[in-house]
Amino acid sequence: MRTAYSVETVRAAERELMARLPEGTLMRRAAAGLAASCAGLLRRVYGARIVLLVGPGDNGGDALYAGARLARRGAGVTAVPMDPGRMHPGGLAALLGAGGRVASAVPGRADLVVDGLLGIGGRGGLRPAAAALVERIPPGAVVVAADLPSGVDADTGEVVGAAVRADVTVTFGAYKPGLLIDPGASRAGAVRLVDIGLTLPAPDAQALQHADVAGLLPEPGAASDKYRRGVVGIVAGSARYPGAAVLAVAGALRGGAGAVRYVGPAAVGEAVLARYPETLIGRGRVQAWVVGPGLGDERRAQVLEDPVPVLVDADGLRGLDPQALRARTAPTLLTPHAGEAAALLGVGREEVEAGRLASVRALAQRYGATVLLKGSTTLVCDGTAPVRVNPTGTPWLATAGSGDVLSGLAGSLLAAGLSGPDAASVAAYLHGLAARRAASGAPLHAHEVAEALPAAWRDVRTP
Ligand SMILES: NC(=O)C1=CN([C@@H]2O[C@H](COP(=O)(O)OP(=O)(O)OC[C@H]3O[C@@H](n4cnc5c(N)ncnc54)[C@H](OP(=O)(O)O)[C@@H]3O)[C@@H](O)[C@H]2O)[C@@H](O)CC1
Ligand SMILES: Nc1ncnc2c1ncn2[C@@H]1O[C@H](COP(=O)(O)OP(=O)(O)O)[C@@H](O)[C@H]1O
Ligand SMILES: [K+]
Repeated sequence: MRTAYSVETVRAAERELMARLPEGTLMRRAAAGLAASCAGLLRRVYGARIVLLVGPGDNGGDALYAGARLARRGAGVTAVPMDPGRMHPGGLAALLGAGGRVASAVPGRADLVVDGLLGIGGRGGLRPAAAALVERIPPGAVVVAADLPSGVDADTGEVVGAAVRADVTVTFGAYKPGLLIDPGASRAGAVRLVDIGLTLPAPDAQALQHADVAGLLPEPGAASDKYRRGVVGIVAGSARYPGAAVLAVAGALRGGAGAVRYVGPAAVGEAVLARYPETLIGRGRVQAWVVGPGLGDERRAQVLEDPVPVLVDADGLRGLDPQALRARTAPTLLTPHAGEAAALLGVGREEVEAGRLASVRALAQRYGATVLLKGSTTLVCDGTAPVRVNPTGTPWLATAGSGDVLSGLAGSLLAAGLSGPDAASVAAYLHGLAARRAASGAPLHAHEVAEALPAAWRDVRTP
């Protein structure tokens, strides 16, 4: 499990540790890790041209101490301050003592640039002096962010205006949520964690890894039969969108339930059967429902009255009543994309996209449900446990019908007995992995995602 911690939590852990250690120890550890990463990214440290963008706080201090280490190994290191009057004094002395220099403008050429402008003390969009330095980063230089890319909000991943686009981020003590959630995540590049010895409490966000997912996958045992494995009911499709039903069934058949039942217009049922003859047709007992893909409007309410887990997607999300959902005795899982989330919250779509974490939390709170917010970073929140950030996926998934596959898959996992948050995060993980496999750099169709799910499942189970 990759875990991430808010600024407040990191600061508290740092205070606690700093009180027990000689002054400067943590910064030395951070700088040593940063310098080692930079050295590893250069073909040769000796003679390399390194530029440090130095902010006024301790993030600048990290960069200066790391620069001093690299200068001692023969690199040509130039520090460019955001505010010449405010540079970490100890770090500056170390750099100058090691033969580094300070310049007022960013050199036109560099092999590597260290972004030490802002770390967890950054607030709001970059101020003009910082943004001006970021604009001057020489093309072709490897960009290494200290702790996080400047301009990214550490707690949320939000970016207002300019932000550094790093190739590598060397983060200290703990991952911050903003390194895992877009748009911040896409600015961070590859993230490396330097252990500085912090003791941390429960995380604010977490990202499942293969081993976590493998531990959650439902597996049949000797005593299993198709009913014990769970039946998932799919209420989806309409004359206008028959394909949504086929795709949801395609996802559900690969999610571990023992049987998939389709409920909907007869003509759509025939289309489902033509593709998947193993589907049961018509109402009957189920262990979980999926309602919404390509549905039109009517039949949602009856499903929500059934005391089994219900996943609501797409058309099913229109006009949902928070009170009715809160009154349900079984789990509810909502799977909106940004547009649907915006409608559920009564805000603009851009607001959801710019503030994904706040949006998913607000939805879970308001509707008393587990919420899977789809998009460039898929988030899962049940209002209490840490928010789950899906680490798999590809922008090729932005193709019609891929969400239908996801809802069928997640519903199948619910029917197989997983909790709302587990079903949602395992489904997102497998779906993203399947899409990467199926796309491998070329356009992707939704049915190909469904077809790649068994391979993704096997990948996850392979140690
Ligand atoms: N604590 C520890 O144990 C360890 C901490 N470590 C390191 O310290 C970092 C945190 O350092 P920090 O607290 O000094 O904050 P930091 O990120 O340098 O920024 C604050 C400065 O930025 C300025 N500023 C703010 N927003 C701005 C904006 N939008 N645009 C422009 N400027 C802006 C703000 O200015 P002011 O508001 O004061 O005018 C203030 O001067 C942390 O990320 C890690 O790298 C490691 O060494 C490990 C041990
Ligand atoms: N930019 C992106 N990067 C990664 N995944 C994306 C991106 N855009 C969309 N997706 C994923 O693609 C799927 C689209 O689902 P959805 O919007 O419901 O489409 P549809 O309704 O056509 O099925 C979701 O799993 C979503 O997370
Ligand atoms: K930084």
